[in-house]
Amino acid sequence: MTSTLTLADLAGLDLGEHTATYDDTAAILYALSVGARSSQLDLVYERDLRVLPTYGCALGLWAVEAAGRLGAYDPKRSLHASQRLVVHKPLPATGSITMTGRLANVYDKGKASLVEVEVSSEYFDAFYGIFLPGTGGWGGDRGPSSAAGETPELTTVTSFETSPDHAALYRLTGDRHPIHIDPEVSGANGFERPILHGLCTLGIATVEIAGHVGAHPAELRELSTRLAAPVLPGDTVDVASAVSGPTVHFEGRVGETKVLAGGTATFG
Ligand SMILES: C/C=C/C(=O)SCCNC(=O)CCNC(=O)[C@H](O)C(C)(C)COP(=O)(O)OP(=O)(O)OC[C@H]1O[C@@H](n2cnc3c(N)ncnc32)[C@H](O)[C@@H]1OP(=O)(O)O
Repeated sequence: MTSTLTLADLAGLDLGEHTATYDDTAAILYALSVGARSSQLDLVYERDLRVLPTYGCALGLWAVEAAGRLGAYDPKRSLHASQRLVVHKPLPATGSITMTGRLANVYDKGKASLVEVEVSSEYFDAFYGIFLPGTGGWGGDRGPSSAAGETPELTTVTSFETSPDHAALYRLTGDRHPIHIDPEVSGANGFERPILHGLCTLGIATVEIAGHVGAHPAELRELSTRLAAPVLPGDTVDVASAVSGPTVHFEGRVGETKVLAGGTATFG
């Protein structure tokens, strides 16, 4: 079925309701795919399992996919550009989560458009910024001129070496966008090979920064970052952080390139 919807029609559209069901195998696979160690027993062992709150971002992706199916843009030419998560209560180790989705805003950035998708549930709210290169100039609102936030000097740094097969593994947590597995699709988007999921990089960074501040990663309360540049499977991501009051500021780099920018998190 072809849609007559345009980008200008999307802001405010209701994306409906979705119930995601998962078991402890799925939650453990997610934890392992974002770098949980076998020594972090309550993340990787079904006995007393705690589910990483960032799994909520993966569970909410149905709404981003629903937005892409509306026909106003080509989801194969989209890039996940920012992510926010607000945690209300811990995800169960196994169960069903009912979520609602909304296409909150669509901005015309001139050379690109930025689609903002919101997902709400009793466990978390998740906000996805999706960048659509080459689709701007349709006369829409430019939106907030959102330079990445100022970050204080980041004093703690750890490195995480992703595997060349990391995207092939992470996609089994639910995000089967072909840009992460299909060389033809990644090539059409200008990448030398399939790129890592932004939510995988962010999940890895969250486990790392929890370690920096001595928090349990399952105690994450809020998280926000820009996905500023692509990560290729096999890249080493340097995660840097500093604490300022209740907030952990963080960023991620691959070499000199900032891949996570203006990140903030709270735990507790
Ligand atoms: C469905 C896909 C799933 C995935 O997982 S894809 C893999 C993960 N994602 C990535 O690898 C993407 C990594 N990020 C990037 O490559 C780049 O980063 C972007 C291509 C997304 C944007 O970079 P650039 O084209 O250089 O944009 P600019 O010139 O810096 O900004 C143009 C306008 O867009 C706003 N903007 C840019 N990034 C964001 C963002 N992340 N969130 C909100 N706004 C953003 C800016 O502010 C500005 O707008 P103003 O001129 O009005 O200020």
